[in-house]
Amino acid sequence: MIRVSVALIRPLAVRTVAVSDPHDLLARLPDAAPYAWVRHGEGLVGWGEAARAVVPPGPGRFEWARGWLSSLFEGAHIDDEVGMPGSGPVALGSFTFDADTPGSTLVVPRVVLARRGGRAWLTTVGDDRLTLATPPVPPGRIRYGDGSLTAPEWEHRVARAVRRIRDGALDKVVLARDLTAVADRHIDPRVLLARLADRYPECYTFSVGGLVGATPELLVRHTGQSIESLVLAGTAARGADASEDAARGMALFASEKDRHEHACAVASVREALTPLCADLDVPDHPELLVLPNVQHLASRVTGRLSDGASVLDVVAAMHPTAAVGGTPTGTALAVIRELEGMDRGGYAGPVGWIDARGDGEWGIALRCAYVSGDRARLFAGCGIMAESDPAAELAEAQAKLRAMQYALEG
Ligand SMILES: C=C(O[C@@H]1C=C(C(=O)O)C=C[C@H]1O)C(=O)O
Repeated sequence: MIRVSVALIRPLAVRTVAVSDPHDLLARLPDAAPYAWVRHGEGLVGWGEAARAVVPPGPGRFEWARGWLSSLFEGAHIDDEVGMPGSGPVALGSFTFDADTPGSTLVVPRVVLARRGGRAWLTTVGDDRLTLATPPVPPGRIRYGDGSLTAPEWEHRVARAVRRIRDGALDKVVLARDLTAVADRHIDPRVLLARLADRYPECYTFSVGGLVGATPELLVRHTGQSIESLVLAGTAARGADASEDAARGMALFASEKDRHEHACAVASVREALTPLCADLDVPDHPELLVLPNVQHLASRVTGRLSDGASVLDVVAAMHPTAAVGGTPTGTALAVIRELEGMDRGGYAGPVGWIDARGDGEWGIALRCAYVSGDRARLFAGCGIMAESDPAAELAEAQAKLRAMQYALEG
């Protein structure tokens, strides 16, 4: 493992070679400390640590991260025969939701295996040491417990947030809750990743530094000058059959509360991206994204950057969107700190990867849990509006938690 001061003296030696199709990327992970970012079988997985940074909290944390990466990547000896986004050296990262909370990390894995658009490649940093492979073992029975607040306490906090909104202090705030889980055995993130990728192929299945999940929400994909974001906000349950399902989807489209909640999230993304972009395309109406546990209003935003901003610069400008913070942002963050009664850690923060060109993909870390030993801490939240009903918001949070409960239980 190389920290920044050492990295400056001893540059990374990075080699990327084309390999034959590895098919199931997640099945190639040799040990229980995996790095992953996979959707529809494409993406990258990594293991080992060639370099790691613990990002200092504070308002300049993305800039600090960018500086750390620049000095590491600019000094590296790179032999990259593939030349695709994600080839050459790659760092995976997870940033805490709250800029003032510690726990943001960036890691350059020693080995990265990637697959995209019919091509596959392997990147190694340093020597080709063998990694001993251990088979993943399911965690066994899972027992759940309350996190920071009981369900009725959380409903009470939601009611307080609704009062604040009705009093005119803000338009929207996203309140989250946590749930604890204890397993019979050590929880191997690889087991969770395989289950999530199988059941939620539409989502980005990720693992960075113990935070494991499958998020449907793409904060930003950066490929050259092009960027893309999938903004989600407004949620309905799935129906018991196709007609109930469709009726709930239609009701979601027709719901003024959900349309307003979605519009807040889209407006925050538009506002953040406009100064960075030469062109920006924001759809007038959302579509429906149907997942196995919930359905969401979704808007795909695309644009072209006006200068050489890296994906982390774009992340810095966007986070936190109103999909996970609220409107206006500053007031919403203060209400979250006051009412939520917990530290979100990396939940609802940016998670993803960046390469030496500044390309990368970052999601909002939703439908996820911190996993350590035989324990996990699961998170889910909901956008609270003036019309919100605390019991309905609790049910929505429970539906969102089901993704990770399935990952743990199988
Ligand atoms: C906050 C979460 O999800 C976000 C909130 C949504 C909502 O309130 O409708 C929908 C999608 C996400 O942007 C979560 O999954 O924890």
